[in-house]
Amino acid sequence: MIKAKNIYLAYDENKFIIKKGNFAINSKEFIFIGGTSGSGKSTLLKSFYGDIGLKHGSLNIDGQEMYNISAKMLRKVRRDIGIIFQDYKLIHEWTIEENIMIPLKINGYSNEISRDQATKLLHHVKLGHRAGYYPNELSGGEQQRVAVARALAHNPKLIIADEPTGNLDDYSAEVVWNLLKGANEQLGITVVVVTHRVPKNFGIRFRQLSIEDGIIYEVS
Ligand SMILES: Nc1ncnc2c1ncn2[C@@H]1O[C@H](COP(=O)(O)OP(=O)(O)OP(=O)(O)O)[C@@H](O)[C@H]1O
Repeated sequence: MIKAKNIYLAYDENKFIIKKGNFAINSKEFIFIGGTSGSGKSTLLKSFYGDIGLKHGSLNIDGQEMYNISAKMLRKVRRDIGIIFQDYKLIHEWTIEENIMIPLKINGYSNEISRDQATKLLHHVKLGHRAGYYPNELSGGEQQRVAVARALAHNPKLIIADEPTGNLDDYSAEVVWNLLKGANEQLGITVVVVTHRVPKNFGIRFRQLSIEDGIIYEVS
């Protein structure tokens, strides 16, 4: 699903954030990426959805080379990716149902189909009774459940999550972990999560990478 060969990532020419990156993530794997603050974890995730370009090397996402990718091909790659952020990144002017409809509308689904799918997903994340609420009327844990539902809406092959439980209490974090485990186990979605704290007794098979000072290591 993801194959990196000697990748280098940088925001400016003089400082490589990721150096000599070599690793492979297979389809249907659950991957945690750890490492110290500022080591380049979020930067690496950004390269998976083309938010930062490669300076050197080859990064293959589900068969598509990301080096010098065109805008058109990048849109295609992103159609198969769901992204979850620590700070939810919901649109506050829209209801949570409308937020979940966004990736579906982007992918060309009708209003009716998008709303049906959003309704199903809201029930899946146990917020079916709140469809008309706005994000700021929900707790942080609830907002992150909406963000998970939004990430799942367009049936992605890959979910990328950057510290998805970083702002959550233990209970809400467990709910989010369970949703991500379900996406992986039941739907066969490849899940890549940056977290500084791998949950104990996770209960499903996973693999760990770590980044230290821009170098990517296989931990397990
Ligand atoms: N948009 C940007 N422009 C320039 N430098 C950036 C940008 N984003 C991040 N950096 C720098 O890149 C380095 C790696 O940042 P990154 O956010 O990838 O680290 P991280 O491992 O995810 O950190 P944390 O665990 O604190 O979130 C840091 O030195 C950071 O200051």
